[in-house]
Amino acid sequence: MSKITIIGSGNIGLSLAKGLVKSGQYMPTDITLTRRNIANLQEEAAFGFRVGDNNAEAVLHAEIVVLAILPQQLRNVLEEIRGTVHVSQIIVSVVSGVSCADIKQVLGLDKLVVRAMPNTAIAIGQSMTCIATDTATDGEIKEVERLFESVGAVVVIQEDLMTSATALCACGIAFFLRAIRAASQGGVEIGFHAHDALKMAVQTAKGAADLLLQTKNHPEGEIDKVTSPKGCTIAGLNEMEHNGFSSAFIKGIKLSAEKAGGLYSE
Ligand SMILES: NC(=O)C1=CN([C@@H]2O[C@H](COP(=O)(O)OP(=O)(O)OC[C@H]3O[C@@H](n4cnc5c(N)ncnc54)[C@H](OP(=O)(O)O)[C@@H]3O)[C@@H](O)[C@H]2O)C=CC1
Ligand SMILES: O=C(O)[C@@H]1CCC=N1
Repeated sequence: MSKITIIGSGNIGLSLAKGLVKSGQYMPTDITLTRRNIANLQEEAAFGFRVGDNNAEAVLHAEIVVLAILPQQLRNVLEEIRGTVHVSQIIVSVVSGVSCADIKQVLGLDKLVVRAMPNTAIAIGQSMTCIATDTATDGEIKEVERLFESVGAVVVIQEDLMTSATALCACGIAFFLRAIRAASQGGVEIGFHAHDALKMAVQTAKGAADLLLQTKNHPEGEIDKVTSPKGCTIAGLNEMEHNGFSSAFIKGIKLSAEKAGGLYSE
């Protein structure tokens, strides 16, 4: 398997590293993790990951370099690695709101940059990852696709849709988690203890997602099967809609996309 260096071992960088090992396709020793405060990587070092705080050195022997720092930390990191990244490497950036062209402007136009937008479910092999590039060839894109397919589902999209993918999929997991939390809070109000309410809400959400994945049916078709005439489901659903449920979701996704597009210039 390719040697991978992940620069920025925070929430998403570590989730990716854990997911790759969990997939069985990578050993911890295939993966180098960097961050400035390496004291925070002791557990990962003990598990077998290579760890360090020297980005320039860490990229030297990697075939794939993943950039997983914040947009505002990116420029410094690119300047640090500019002298050691080489043309045979694939640079994969999961940084929101930064184009392949922005990265190549600092690293050199001959470098190969692919953007990927995963979500934190990558830690358990359940990410929805969108991938885009400007100039990489189909073969090069395939290599990145294979990497992320080992930790979830992958869709290759046009680069101008990456901020939309950020909102829908990367931020999106938080939106669905909040919906599950809200359902469990409703469950407590109607009589369940918190841990039971959460378990019931989680399994119900999983069932809904799996129904759509396995049947490929439209959500409204599945909703129609639940809403008995004059029944309690349609009453609850319409009450949610009167209070702006779908509208709030749509508006949140639109605002996240807008914000994702402007993160680099902040
Ligand atoms: N969180 C998510 O669900 C997703 C995030 N993203 C994108 O991934 C990127 C990272 O986000 P997230 O993981 O949430 O952020 P975190 O703040 O959790 O992680 C960023 C990490 O980068 C490290 N870092 C900062 N500067 C350097 C440096 N110079 N060299 C090496 N490491 C450095 C930080 O550690 P230290 O301070 O010790 O250096 C930190 O661990 C962002 O661009 C975000 O847009 C994309 C998809 C999903
Ligand atoms: O909230 C953020 O900015 C990052 C990008 C997508 C998910 N987390």
